[in-house]
Amino acid sequence: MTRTVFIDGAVGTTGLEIAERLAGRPEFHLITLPEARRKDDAARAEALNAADFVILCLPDDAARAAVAMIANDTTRVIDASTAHRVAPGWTYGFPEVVGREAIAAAARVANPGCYPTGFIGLLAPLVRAGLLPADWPYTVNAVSGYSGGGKALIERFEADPDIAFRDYGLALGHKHIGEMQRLCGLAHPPVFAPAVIPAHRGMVVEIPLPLAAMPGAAGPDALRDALASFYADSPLVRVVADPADELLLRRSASPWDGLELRVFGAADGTQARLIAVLDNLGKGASGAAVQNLNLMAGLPETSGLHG
Ligand SMILES: NC(=O)C1=CN([C@@H]2O[C@H](COP(=O)(O)OP(=O)(O)OC[C@H]3O[C@@H](n4cnc5c(N)ncnc54)[C@H](OP(=O)(O)O)[C@@H]3O)[C@@H](O)[C@H]2O)C=CC1
Ligand SMILES: CC(=O)N[C@@H](CCC(=O)OP(=O)(O)O)C(=O)O
Repeated sequence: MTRTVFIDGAVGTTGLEIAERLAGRPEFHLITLPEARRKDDAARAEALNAADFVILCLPDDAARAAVAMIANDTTRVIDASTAHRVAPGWTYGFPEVVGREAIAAAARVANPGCYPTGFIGLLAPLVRAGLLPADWPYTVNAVSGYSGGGKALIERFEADPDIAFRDYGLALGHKHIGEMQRLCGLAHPPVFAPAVIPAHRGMVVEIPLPLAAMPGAAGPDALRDALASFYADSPLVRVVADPADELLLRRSASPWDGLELRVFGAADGTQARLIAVLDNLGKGASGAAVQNLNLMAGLPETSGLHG
């Protein structure tokens, strides 16, 4: 059975990577628009209503407008933007955390943000298990490759190779905080410190934990063991017991759809650093969208993905 798929925003950064993961797969037929009509609302409305599956790779406002153009109850949607991550009626597209069955049955799936994939992947299972408190004021530090900001940030970094580091989100209230708080069930929004590095892709998301000061917190080994058992059946999420004292991102890294989680602990167990490594365009965006599409279409979740 061939399912039709329309990627709205197909020539953008995430859209291109989704098409690349679907290329050569007979289970899917891509509906495409010619360059001259890709922003033409009549052409988009026709494609949006003709497809079995629509994947929105658009800015938030355009994503909301695209959903409003769907006038049938058969087209199923995966939205890569931030527009619907905490919206009623939408299923959050993190299969390992919300359940594969929920994604498989959903008509509207909000693909997670890249940073939240690391944060939620680390914290949600531990808070849910009662090993870390829900009412702690968490902080999260992260770096992203510049493709995380789409075409505009890619252009900026490639035009100015002198940028060594870009700290941002300095006004606080980054758009990812809502989904981080909601999916982890936290009493307080986390303090989020994102930054961009001069590499095309790749991401590190870190949650520092002063365990000794946190009521009811388990020790580093128990946290690592709990994550390992939570993700034991996941083909994409891997918990790494890493004795190294450094962690490198390489500019030459190939596209990759996995998520690696590490727990580093002080020898006396009083502090820990939870660290997630992923590809912002892989499990952080396009890989996750294809994983969700596979599940919604009743196919093996890793088909077409980069191991
Ligand atoms: N890049 C990443 O790592 C991640 C991105 N996301 C989210 O995914 C979405 C897409 O991001 P990304 O691909 O990086 O962004 P890009 O800017 O690279 O691509 C967006 C595409 O959408 C097109 N577009 C804009 N408005 C319209 C419209 N009204 N109709 C049709 N097409 C339109 C743009 O056209 P034009 O080419 O003419 O500008 C562009 O091709 C965003 O919401 C982003 O926040 C989520 C997770 C990670
Ligand atoms: C480096 C960079 O700019 N990253 C983007 C987030 C990318 C992402 O996860 O996309 P959503 O915006 O759809 O959630 C940002 O911080 O706005």
